[in-house]
Amino acid sequence: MQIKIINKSNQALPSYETLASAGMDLRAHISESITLKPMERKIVPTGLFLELPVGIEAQVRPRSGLAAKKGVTVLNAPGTVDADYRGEVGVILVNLSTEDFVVENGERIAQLVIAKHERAQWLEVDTLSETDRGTGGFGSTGVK
Ligand SMILES: O=c1ccn([C@H]2C[C@H](O)[C@@H](COP(=O)(O)OP(=O)(O)OP(=O)(O)O)O2)c(=O)[nH]1
Repeated sequence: MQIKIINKSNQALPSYETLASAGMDLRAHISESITLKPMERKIVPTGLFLELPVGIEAQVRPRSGLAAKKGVTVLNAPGTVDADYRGEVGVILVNLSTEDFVVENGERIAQLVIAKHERAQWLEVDTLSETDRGTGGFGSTGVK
């Protein structure tokens, strides 16, 4: 699949061949560093603008290293970039640690996964089919 991209960050994009892993790193594209105080959240621009085909979404996901080592994650994970969105991809970072976290220009702050999604025709009905689970959910089977 080919996807049009405007790359204002001048970051090197991974080639098709090297994309063995799912995600492409997203880097901060900022003129000044951004500080996130504990429990603070900010939208960090990436300098990337996408034109996704219909039926495709881009998911903004956290980097596990940042989460495990710094307590910084993507607040709305996975963030959804819609096919018809033409603005700059932003990363909603939140600092869940007890220390300030500083984002510098060019730092890898998240990753982007390109995913297909289904389009559904909603069929309104009065009843749904019966199953063993029925309405049980949210931990109804316990933990052991
Ligand atoms: O992590 C994210 C999430 C969203 N977006 C952009 C692309 C997406 O297409 C648009 C809208 O996102 P979403 O549908 O999640 O937000 P909303 O709160 O429903 O806003 P809207 O009313 O603009 O649809 O914002 C990002 O750049 N990064």
